[in-house]
Amino acid sequence: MTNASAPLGEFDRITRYFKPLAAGFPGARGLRDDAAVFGVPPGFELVVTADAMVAGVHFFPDDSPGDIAAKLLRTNLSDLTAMGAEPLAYTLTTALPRDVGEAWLSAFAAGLGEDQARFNIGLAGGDSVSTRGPITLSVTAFGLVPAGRALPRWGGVVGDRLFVSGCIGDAALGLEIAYDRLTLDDAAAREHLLRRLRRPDPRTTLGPRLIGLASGALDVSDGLVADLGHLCEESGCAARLDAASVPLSDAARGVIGDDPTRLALALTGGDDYELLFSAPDRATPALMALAESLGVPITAVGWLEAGVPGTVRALDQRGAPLALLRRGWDHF
Ligand SMILES: Nc1ncnc2c1ncn2[C@@H]1O[C@H](COP(=O)(O)OP(=O)(O)OP(=O)(O)O)[C@@H](O)[C@H]1O
Ligand SMILES: Cc1ncc(C[n+]2csc(CCOP(=O)(O)O)c2C)c(N)n1
Ligand SMILES: [Mg+2]
Ligand SMILES: [Mg+2]
Ligand SMILES: [Mg+2]
Repeated sequence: MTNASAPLGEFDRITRYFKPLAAGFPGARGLRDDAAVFGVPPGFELVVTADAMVAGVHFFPDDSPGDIAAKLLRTNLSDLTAMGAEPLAYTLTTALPRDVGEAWLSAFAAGLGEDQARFNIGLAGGDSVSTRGPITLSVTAFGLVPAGRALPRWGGVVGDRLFVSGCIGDAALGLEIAYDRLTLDDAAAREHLLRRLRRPDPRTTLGPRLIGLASGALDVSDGLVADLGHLCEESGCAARLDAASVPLSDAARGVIGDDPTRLALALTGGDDYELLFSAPDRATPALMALAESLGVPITAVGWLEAGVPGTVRALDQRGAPLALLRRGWDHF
């Protein structure tokens, strides 16, 4: 039974919006079966990661559906690349309030489709449920890494140098703008910071190339200081973070100026989805050559040092400790 004006049912929605997204991934079995089935090529291992997003917590309910789709996929792609893995497939669970209409779903699916093509990942399956709460979305992403070579958080060694990709703090400052806690007259700078909040740039080309160069790695989601703390804790050491060497975009630099509170926000606000990794100092020339060849900036930001595991000393340009009210995002 079809009725042009009636909302689509669960299965019509799957057929219209999700089956096309699964067409390029044979393991999805056309979303016609109970589950996906796929193998792993010889010599590789599967890397599996899951990250969910909730309206009002991870994004604003009135953000564009395309941006929401991009952030959902990209935060998961960021974890795959932090493991040194190449994207393979993902599953998608949507919990949608009943007032989410076809226009939203259609734009959301289009956003997923664009990023599937951009990042070479296919839809393998998922689940569609309704909710009386806010829009809730979850992706489980699968990637491939050469067997035994996944980049661990715990490989860092005292004396290793610390590096980050890209720029830090854009999204945290973008969030201040989105919440009207920060006004910025420079429209281009404002758009840059908001864009980095809504559409992170997962460093998918970099992670796999860090295998053999980096000792420990993770992606920055909760905040640079908090995630450095995770790397240190797992590696059984402490770290010195040279705040003045943390790479900032022109937009972020303009907003921060010499305000230590804003600098602290950039270092702890999170949503960066850049890679943070440790490597022996002798790897520095190879890393700089890699950054050049990939067109992904890599910047040295500190050192792993002996100390209470998980301790991070953030120092200003004079070597004085920077006052931080918190290390990063915590859901509790
Ligand atoms: N509910 C859960 N059940 C099982 N494992 C979990 C759960 N929540 C987190 N984990 C695991 O705990 C570890 C840390 O999770 P966390 O979500 O902090 O990492 P992340 O995804 O890199 O960070 P972020 O979520 O901030 O992007 C990961 O190995 C993750 O798989
Ligand atoms: C509307 C809105 N409010 C706050 C934030 C900031 N934020 C939410 S979760 C998170 C850490 C990463 O998430 P997780 O640890 O769940 O993967 C951050 C930095 C946002 N993006 N949108
Ligand atoms: Mg997570
Ligand atoms: Mg991560
Ligand atoms: Mg987190």
